[in-house]
Formats: sequence, C-alpha cells, structure tokens
Amino acid sequence: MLDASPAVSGDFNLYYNRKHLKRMRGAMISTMVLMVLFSGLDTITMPEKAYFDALKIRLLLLLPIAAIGWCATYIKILQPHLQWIIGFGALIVGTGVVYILWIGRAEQVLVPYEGLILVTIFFYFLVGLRFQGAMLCGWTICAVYTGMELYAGVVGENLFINVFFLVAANLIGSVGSYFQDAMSRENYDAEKLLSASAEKDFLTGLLNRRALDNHAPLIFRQAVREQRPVAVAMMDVDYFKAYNDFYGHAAGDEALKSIAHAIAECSQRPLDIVARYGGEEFAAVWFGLSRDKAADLAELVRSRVEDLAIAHEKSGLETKVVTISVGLVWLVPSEDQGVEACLRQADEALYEAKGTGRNRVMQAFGPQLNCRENAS
Ligand SMILES: Nc1nc2c(ncn2[C@@H]2O[C@H](COP(=O)(O)OP(=O)(O)OP(=O)(O)O)[C@@H](O)[C@H]2O)c(=O)[nH]1
Repeated sequence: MLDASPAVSGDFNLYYNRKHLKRMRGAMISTMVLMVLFSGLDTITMPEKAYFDALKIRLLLLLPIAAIGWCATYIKILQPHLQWIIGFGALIVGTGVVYILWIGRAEQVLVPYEGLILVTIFFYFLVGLRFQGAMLCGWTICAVYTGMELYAGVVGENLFINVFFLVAANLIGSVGSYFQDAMSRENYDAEKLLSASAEKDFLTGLLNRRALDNHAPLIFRQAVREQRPVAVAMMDVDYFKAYNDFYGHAAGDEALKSIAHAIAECSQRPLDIVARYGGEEFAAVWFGLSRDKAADLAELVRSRVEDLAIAHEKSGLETKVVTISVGLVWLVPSEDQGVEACLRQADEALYEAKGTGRNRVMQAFGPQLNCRENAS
C-alpha cells in the first residue's frame, strides 16, 4: 500500500498538498474559465430553456465551487484538509456535468458526452488529488452517469460504448495516478531521509552542530515569547586524548556513543535539544527549567556518565572511569540575547570546570547575559 502509519500518512498528505498547491490552483482557475467557455458553447448547442438551466448549474454552482476551492488553497490551516476539500469540489463539478447531460436528455438535445472524459482526466491528472481520492471521484461519476442514462432509458449499443470509454478512461487514470502517487511518496521519503541525515551525527545518532544552530534559536524565541527560562550546557569528555591513546580510537568511538546515549536519556522533554557539538564535546538546550532544576539536571548528566563506569586507566582523576565536565548557563532570554552568546558563556564555564579539577558542573552567572535569577 502507499501509506504507512497515520502519522506518516498525515505528514505525507500535507507534503503532497503543499507540493500540488499550484496545480490545485491552476485546476480551479481552469474550471472557472471552462465553465464560462462551455456556457458560450451551450448557446449554440442547446435550446433556450435547457441553456438557462445549464447556465445556472455552470455559473451559480460549479463556478463558485471552483472559486471556493481556489480560495481554500490560500488558507494555511486548510492545507492538511485540501484532499477532502478539493475532492469534494471535484465531485460536485463531475456531478454537475452529469446533471447538464441530464438536462440535455430531458430536452432531447445532444449534449456531448465527451465532457465526462474531460472531467475524468481532470480528476486523475489535473486537480491534484491523490490516488484514492481521484479513484473515488472517477468511479463515482462513472456510476452516476451510467445510472442517469439507464434512468433516462438510454440502453443498447450507445450506452455500452459510452460506458466502455468512461471505464477505460478511469482505468488509465487509476493506473496513472497510482504511479504518480507512488513517485511522490518516494520523493517524500528521499527528502525526509536527506533532511534527517543532514542534521544527524552519524557516530552518536544525536543532532549535529548544524541542527543545533538551526533549532536552538527557535527554542530561544519561544522562551522570549513566553518569558520562560532556558539552560545551555556544554559538556566535554575528560582526558579523552589519553583514553584514545590507551584504548584505541575504536574504543573511543564506543565510549562517545555511550556518553551520548546517557546525555540524551536525561533530555527527553519535547523542547530539549542535545547535539554533538564537536569531537568529544556535546551541547544541550533545556527549556523551561528553574535554575535549580537545570543545575540538578546538569549534575544528573555528569553522574550518569560517571555511572557508566567506562574504565579509564589513564584518567588524571582519582576515579579511574570516563567522566565529563559541564559548563552551564541559565537565563530568561530577551530579544537581544542569542544562542551564540550563551554557548560562549557555557564554554567559558566548561573550561573553568576543567581548570578546577574536571568531572564537575560549573555554572556561569555572567552579568553580560543579564540573567534574571527570580524566574522559575
Ligand atoms: N575516538 C574518537 N576520538 C575523538 C573523536 N573526536 C575527537 N576525538 C578525540 O578527542 C580528543 C580530545 O582531546 P583534547 O582536546 O586534548 O582533550 P582531552 O584529552 O579530553 O583533555 P581535556 O578536555 O582537557 O580533559 C582527541 O584525541 C581527539 O582525537 C571521535 O569521533 N572519536
């Protein structure tokens, strides 16, 4: 099948709708223009009464429906629902065209049935519906048309040929739109994969520095808006060069993975960010914690890494296991306080932690950051 879980399916739907916005708009404009043009054609092919009945359908129902559909594509909150909105509009357009054929039948005039083939192409290839929606519209209109002809008493070879061609058009459309849908799905998967891997650190699975640069300012903006605190922690593995030299680079990689996992486990709230900042350096942004809670969390991270008990014979510390030092900044940011300044401050605190013995958390209460200590 083309879809996976409801969450992925919903996300893909939105992606698909956004990719096809221009096509949907183009389809709605074409519908409006064609309604006007066909109204002109009706003056030649239809007697007066039938003409006015058809005109009402075209200009008072189908044209406004297309205009509503066109407007809907510009309303952002409707974008996730465009398949339904456009699909419903397309179905009304198709039904309207069948009804115009019906008017012709009732007045004993020959309204070209081929219009329905155009409508079928419109469903599958123009209006921007996904496979299921296009099929629903196409086959429903095919059934409605067949029912209408039978009700009107049209039977025999004529009906058979018309229905045959309509069924054939639906088959072509169904197959074509299935592959079009599948191709969009492949593009969606590829784009997702690309953006995920562009933001991921391959060794640890954490976000990389680029992702931190992208996402941390959003957290800061949210904090400014809501006047909530953020904490920024810079973490660095102690005596890691000695570890690498003694145990080898591969063991170093394994140690980094375990450390990354321990840090990530402590930062699981929705707005938390943890990234590998560089070689053996990690950064975290924690949203909405009081100063004490942020300090507790930094201490928890430090102790979790120590508790991993990764042997480090060459550690310059008494404890012969791998440890980290942490520099912490806490603040309620204002507009002019950016992530970069905080990272710098946290880095300075980190080096203080290194200088005063390592395996510890050092807090920066830099006055230049205007920390507002009373915020919670
Ligand atoms: N195994 C492994 N080592 C890395 C990686 N990235 C950086 N390193 C190593 O991390 C070490 C960092 O060494 P230093 O910057 O001198 O710091 P340190 O030895 O940890 O000393 P302090 O930070 O002062 O405690 C270097 O030997 C790097 O080669 C990596 O992806 N894998």
